[in-house]
Amino acid sequence: MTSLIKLEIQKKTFKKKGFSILNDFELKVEPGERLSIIGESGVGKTSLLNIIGLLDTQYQGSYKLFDSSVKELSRTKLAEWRNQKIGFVLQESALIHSLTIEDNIKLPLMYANIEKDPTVQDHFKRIINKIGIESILNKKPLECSGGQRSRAVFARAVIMNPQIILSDEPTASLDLANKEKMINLLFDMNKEFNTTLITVTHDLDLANRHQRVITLERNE
Ligand SMILES: Nc1ncnc2c1ncn2[C@@H]1O[C@H](COP(=O)(O)OP(=O)(O)OP(=O)(O)O)[C@@H](O)[C@H]1O
Repeated sequence: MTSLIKLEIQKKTFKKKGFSILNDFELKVEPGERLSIIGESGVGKTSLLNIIGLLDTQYQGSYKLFDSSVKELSRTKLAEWRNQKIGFVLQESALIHSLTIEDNIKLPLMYANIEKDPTVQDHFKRIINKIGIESILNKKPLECSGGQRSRAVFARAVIMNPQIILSDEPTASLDLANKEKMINLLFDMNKEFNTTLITVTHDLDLANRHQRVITLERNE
């Protein structure tokens, strides 16, 4: 079977910084896997998510995603895949404050120009219902609670039914009840659609609920 993700990084360096991260780092991920990434602060977890999520292509090494070599993809293709195949669950602050929750969630549909498609409308209703945020659709993010905003970020991440969900500290700002809701939503997507989950976290309890845990080590 071909891996969904096949990453072989020699190193990632930043301009003006005298060090590199992700030295000789290799990762293979299969479709439907639940993987978590842990490691001390500054080791490169978010940088790795940015590479996997096609936000960063500036590193030494190769990356095959869906059997295509990422470095050979055009900028348009990269943007299309980021929008359609990958869902990013970032901190709640990733919402646009001037838009309603509904418009925030529908942004990926608008980028793909499919927001009027009837099947898409059905999917939108289903996701909203599953996540339980019907009552806040007309509100602006700052009129919502932190837990509601997190669920809206999640809804936006899954509205395109992505094959991969990348989460960066998805439960960091949530209380216990909302944390459980968020974890259930993530794992439900995995169960129902075989969505691959890659979760960066400092929370060992959350990490250990994944099938596989990778610890990033600091390179000397
Ligand atoms: N755009 C950038 N320019 C320069 N250095 C950067 C940039 N992004 C990250 N770094 C550096 O790369 C290293 C890894 O950062 P990264 O955010 O990936 O770590 P992390 O493991 O996610 O940390 P944390 O757990 O604190 O979020 C850090 O030393 C950071 O300062």
